[in-house]
Amino acid sequence: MRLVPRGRGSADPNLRDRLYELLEHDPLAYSIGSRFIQVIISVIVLDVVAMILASVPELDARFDTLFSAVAVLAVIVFALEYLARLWTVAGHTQRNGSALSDRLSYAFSALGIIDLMAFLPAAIVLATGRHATLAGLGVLPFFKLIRYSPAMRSLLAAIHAERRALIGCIVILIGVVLTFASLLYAIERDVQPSKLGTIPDAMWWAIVTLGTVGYGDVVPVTPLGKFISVFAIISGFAMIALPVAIISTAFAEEVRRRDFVVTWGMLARVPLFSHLSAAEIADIMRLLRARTIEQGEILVRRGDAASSMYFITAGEVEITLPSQQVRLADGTFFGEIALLHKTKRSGTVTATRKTRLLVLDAQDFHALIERMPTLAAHVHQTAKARLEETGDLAAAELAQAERDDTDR
Ligand SMILES: Nc1ncnc2c1ncn2[C@@H]1O[C@@H]2COP(=O)(O)O[C@H]2[C@H]1O
Repeated sequence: MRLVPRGRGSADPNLRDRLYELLEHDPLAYSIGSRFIQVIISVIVLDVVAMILASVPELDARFDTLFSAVAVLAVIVFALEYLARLWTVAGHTQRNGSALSDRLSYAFSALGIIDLMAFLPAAIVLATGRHATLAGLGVLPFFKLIRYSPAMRSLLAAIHAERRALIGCIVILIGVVLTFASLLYAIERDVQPSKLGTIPDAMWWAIVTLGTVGYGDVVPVTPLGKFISVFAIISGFAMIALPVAIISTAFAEEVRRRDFVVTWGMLARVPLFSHLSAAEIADIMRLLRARTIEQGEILVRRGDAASSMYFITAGEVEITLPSQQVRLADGTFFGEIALLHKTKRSGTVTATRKTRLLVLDAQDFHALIERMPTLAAHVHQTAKARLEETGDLAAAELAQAERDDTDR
């Protein structure tokens, strides 16, 4: 089995500049590469874990120097990252904005504030020597993961998309809390003045009961109070179920949608597109669909009729040809031979692991290679080399010539 070298997995630098002509993205990720981003994620995790452990007095006493070293390292890394972002963001956030306005718009964006808060309070605490406060700040860097975690972004997007329904739930919840709190206050304020003597006290009981938590610090003692509590408990299930159902449905929908959205990041992983202009990339982007296939899934079978070609943005496939097996990794493409020569599939393509693909339908493929000669030449060249390698070139050319004759 032969392993075809990986395509340039990370973004091509020439393509990067053109991408940013049209896209607000993460310039830092493209400028310094995904390795650096992995380092930042590791430091976030290390810092959060160290700060959590530092809040345990016995551990803090034992590993004080280690925890302080992690805090200092995190402050340095996050501060450098912040400065690098301020530097690289110029020219990317606003199409016609000055470098200063781009930097200011990053600094005052939600992500900019999160990036700043990840190190500034910790730096001040370290500088003033109030070490004990450090542990309480451990949660701040965690929010930086929003930028790097697609799942977190999907969850925030789901909450944002359903904000009206969720606000509706909160309004209903407030109404129900007030109703039950007023009822229990009226029934038990004289029996338990210390626990239910005010409406706010009764609201605490209502929230704990409706939230299905039930601390048990305030419990009704009269038969009528208990009777009302039964309804509060049952209403609590509905109160919890409603927002949970709204968020989980929206979250599932968001994750499903992400799977079908073609992003610039995906295109940037395919070197074939690196010589294209921003306008051409935008053109192609409209034609591509994203698809994920699981390990072991067969996408294309030898001898089948062809309807699309594929670009691998992440993962790997194995092509089983009559004489050999070939593996293609991210950045490469397949399925072009049958489309170009109007033949059946020359091999069977199976995913060796979970693989993300961009799919280009046959009709769009033909329109595209007519419009983009450089892209066409590259695809032709690759197909020719592959056919030569498997010894199928002559047969493919003969079949095509026959078909061209019939078409004429
Ligand atoms: N020798 C090869 N090396 C790499 N890929 C190949 C080779 N032969 C065929 N393929 C790919 O496997 C695909 C199977 O479907 P197609 O014939 O449409 O297009 C084929 C090529 O994209």
